[in-house]
Amino acid sequence: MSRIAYFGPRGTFTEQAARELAPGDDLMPVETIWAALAAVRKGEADAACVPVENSVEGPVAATLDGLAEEAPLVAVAEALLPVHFTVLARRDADQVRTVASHPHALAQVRHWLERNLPGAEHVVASSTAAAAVAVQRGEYDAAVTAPVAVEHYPLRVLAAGVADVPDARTRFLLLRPPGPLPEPSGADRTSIVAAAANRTGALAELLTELAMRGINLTRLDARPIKGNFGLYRFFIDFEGHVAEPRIGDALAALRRRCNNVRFLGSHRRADEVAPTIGTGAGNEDFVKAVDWVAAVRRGEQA
Ligand SMILES: O=C(O)C(=O)C[C@]1(C(=O)O)C=C[C@@H](O)C=C1
Repeated sequence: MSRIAYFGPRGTFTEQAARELAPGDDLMPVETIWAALAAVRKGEADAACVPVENSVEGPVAATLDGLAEEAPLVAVAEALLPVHFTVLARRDADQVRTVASHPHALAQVRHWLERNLPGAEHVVASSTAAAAVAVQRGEYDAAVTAPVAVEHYPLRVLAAGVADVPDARTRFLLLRPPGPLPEPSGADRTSIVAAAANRTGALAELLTELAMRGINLTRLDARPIKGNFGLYRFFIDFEGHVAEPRIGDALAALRRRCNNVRFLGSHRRADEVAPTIGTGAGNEDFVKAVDWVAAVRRGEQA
């Protein structure tokens, strides 16, 4: 049985994702995303489960920064959870004056709160479950939580299935130290982080390497490189698996273009969307082209 550190405390959306990604494993809640990644780096856990992006609020900065810095970790699986919130209140609160949650959660229920709890003060907590813990301690009146939180915290359910954007989703990663990669499934995602040079066209050149090979991007985020004002790292997710010739060829080109590129994993997509591959951009096209060059070099073909 593996030990999985996840962004807790108990009752977060990340716990729901960890249950899905590592059923039957030993789940270990930790207080921050950094702590989950550190637990794996220190060998206290075999893997970490953390959120990486939300369809309403965008990237989870702590995860992106945590993957670019310190010892490398590689994503081996992902989960995509619909994000519908449960609002929990103190059993003895006759009126809700304060409502706490993770900033991503508050942003996703802003309209619901305005309509249903007008005048309540919004308070930021480190996670949705940390907000439930604070409500239980009597620090706030209500918390916007994941549905799983009701299993852990005996609070009053004010509302369930709350979401301003009905199809909001968050994507979570299961991260391990570098090791054997998952097999390609035919519907995979590869992630890298690269620091492009600070000159005209540097980012366009990186993206062109992917575009020329017919590789579709699924995400592009920039994060500042701390201590270097105006310099950025680019997090690039694209369709395909590093084991495929077309993706290997693209990664080699990115490695040539920038010294500072880190591989963040190739794994099956949770939505199982297969890549669209244009004419001349399939794996067999890449293999045949390499074979042809080899034959030319041997003097067997012209
Ligand atoms: O606080 C939690 O429950 C989390 O798992 C974090 C998190 C996030 O980082 O976006 C996950 C899903 C929701 O979008 C709200 C919060």
